[in-house]
Amino acid sequence: MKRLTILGSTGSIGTQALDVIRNKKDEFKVVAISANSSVDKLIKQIEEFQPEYAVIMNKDLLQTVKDKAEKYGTKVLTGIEGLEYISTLDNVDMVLTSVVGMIGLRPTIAAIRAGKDIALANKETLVVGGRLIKEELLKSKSRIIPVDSEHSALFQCLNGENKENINNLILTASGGPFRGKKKSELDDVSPEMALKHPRWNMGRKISIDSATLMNKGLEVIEAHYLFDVDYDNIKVIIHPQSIIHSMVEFKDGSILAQLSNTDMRHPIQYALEYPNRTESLIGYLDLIKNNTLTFEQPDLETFECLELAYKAGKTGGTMPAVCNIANEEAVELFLNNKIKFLDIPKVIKEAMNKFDVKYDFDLDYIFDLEEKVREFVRTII
Ligand SMILES: NC(=O)C1=CN([C@@H]2O[C@H](COP(=O)(O)OP(=O)(O)OC[C@H]3O[C@@H](n4cnc5c(N)ncnc54)[C@H](OP(=O)(O)O)[C@@H]3O)[C@@H](O)[C@H]2O)C=CC1
Ligand SMILES: CC(=O)[C@@H](O)[C@H](O)COP(=O)(O)O
Ligand SMILES: [Mn+2]
Repeated sequence: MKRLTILGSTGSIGTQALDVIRNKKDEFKVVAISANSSVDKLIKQIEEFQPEYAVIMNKDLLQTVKDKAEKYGTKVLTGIEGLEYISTLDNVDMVLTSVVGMIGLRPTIAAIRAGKDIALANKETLVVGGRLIKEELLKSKSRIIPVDSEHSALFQCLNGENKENINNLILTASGGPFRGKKKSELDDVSPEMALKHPRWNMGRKISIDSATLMNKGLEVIEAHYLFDVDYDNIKVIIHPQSIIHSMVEFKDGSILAQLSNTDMRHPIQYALEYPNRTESLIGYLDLIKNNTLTFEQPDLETFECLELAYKAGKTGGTMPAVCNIANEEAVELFLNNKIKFLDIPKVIKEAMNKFDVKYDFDLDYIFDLEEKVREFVRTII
């Protein structure tokens, strides 16, 4: 029986993880869950899974959740301290990090310090704190098992392989809702249009990231930290069908790929059960029905965010953090109709030009930087 904390249990990844667990009750026990402000969803999850702890980030909703949770014996906490607490519980084996944004950084580091295995969906955390997280991992028995579909694919393709034999990691990208469009056609696209992902049903922030290709940029940086591969050997290829979730090209010319139905419950199940594999919940891939797999070069001129993320990654130090923080802020502004779609890369570029890179930094420096970059972005718009 694996005992789990799920950070962000009310989101797209969190609810799909609970769906996996619901179907595999003899394998998993949910010890703790968390939400930002989705109080009704959180209360339903408390009723169904009766966890020992629940965290509601929004302090104004604490009493409402407490009132409902009492009869199940669930203790209710709030704030970042609450997230850190449930990530370090003695009786938890694995923490699924499925909050959105760099808010996941503190609890992820706390979980690693407490020796918990991490099922990592929350890519922003690794982008912002990759170097710090790797230092913590060296001192801990914890392992990171990727949940992001591309990194789960790479992890599976690299199983048992010698990393020295890697030629290239090849990340696949759907191309998002605006694949094939030019800049002149993207001037006036609305958040609703950008949220319509062609293949995946995901949270709002990652859906916008997919539309700008920043999602793939963040994933390039995520892959660099997870697999220790140079940026020059991490390639992105557009694969509109999203059936091949990523590939590894080895020095001898072999390419290994991981294919499965386009459903996040597959990589979630893989990470939660790792190193086991049990029966699929989502059915088996029909290769005859999916017999057309195509590939294209990404259009870097139209989708500038991908190049910006490569630049941030190659610069290293605090630059990936600046890139991610500016992106988080810009996406929020776009979703609130405060800036246009094509302003997103402009804002990120300005932030990356403004903030000097620092190579020797700690967690406090990152949070100070977070405030400064967010403030900068708000003032330039
Ligand atoms: N969705 C997907 O298919 C994939 C997602 N990912 C990554 O997984 C992560 C989660 O994505 P997704 O599930 O789509 O996101 P969602 O927006 O659907 O869910 C986010 C979760 O985090 C909670 N949350 C939001 N803001 C805060 C905050 N400030 N403090 C604490 N908790 C917060 C939300 O609570 P509430 O419900 O109350 O708002 C919710 O539980 C992201 O990093 C994303 O990039 C990676 C691969 C695929
Ligand atoms: C499901 C998943 O892992 C997402 O990160 C997905 O890859 C997004 O699609 P894009 O390939 O369009 O970014
Ligand atoms: Mn992905």
